Amino acid sequence: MLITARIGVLALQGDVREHLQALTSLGATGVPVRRPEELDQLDGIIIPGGESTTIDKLSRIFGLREPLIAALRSGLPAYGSCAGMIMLADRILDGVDDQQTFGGLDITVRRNAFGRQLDSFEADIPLDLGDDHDRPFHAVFIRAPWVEKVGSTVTVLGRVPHQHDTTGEGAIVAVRQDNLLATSFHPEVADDLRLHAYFLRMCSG
Ligand SMILES: NC(=O)CC[C@H](N)C(=O)O
Repeated sequence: MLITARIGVLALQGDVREHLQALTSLGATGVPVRRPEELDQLDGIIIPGGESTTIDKLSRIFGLREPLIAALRSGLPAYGSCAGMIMLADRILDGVDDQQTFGGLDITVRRNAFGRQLDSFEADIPLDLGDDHDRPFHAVFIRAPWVEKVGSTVTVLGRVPHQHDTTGEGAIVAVRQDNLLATSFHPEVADDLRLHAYFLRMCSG
């Protein structure tokens, strides 16, 4: 019998449906998660883009915050895109006053980092996903955060050139640390499943 991965998509707010579709296209079972019980029996979870302040508030109202943090700490693979990246970060810059994250990723993210002029933009960037290195990834950024600092156990998978980037190497927009993966951009709106496929490999490994 073929057993396919069961991957939750945190379905409090944001682009849930697009992630479910990407998972289905890859042969995985996508499960919308709104209640703590729905965290059981998952092989991984995606935290979608949307609005991190809203996802933060709703996760507390729905009683998901603490069980989800516990699941992440116990090693459940998780992938956060955009607002999802913010939710996985240990530290936020330019957050609203009482904004909290789930944390786990030893990174500092800056919300809305690309500024007004570049509210939304697209760029073809190299991504180090361990396969098909030569083909750039078409990355769609929508009021995206960037990663301003990474801890020593975080691997940088991708960067995008930006005028205000102080590292000179490009702003960090894709990272991995053990069971946690995060991107500033939205692969679920691009016609490229390589990031979801990479995450599925993390979930089966
Ligand atoms: N597309 C997105 O997920 C935007 C993220 C949003 N700017 C936030 O702070 O949560």
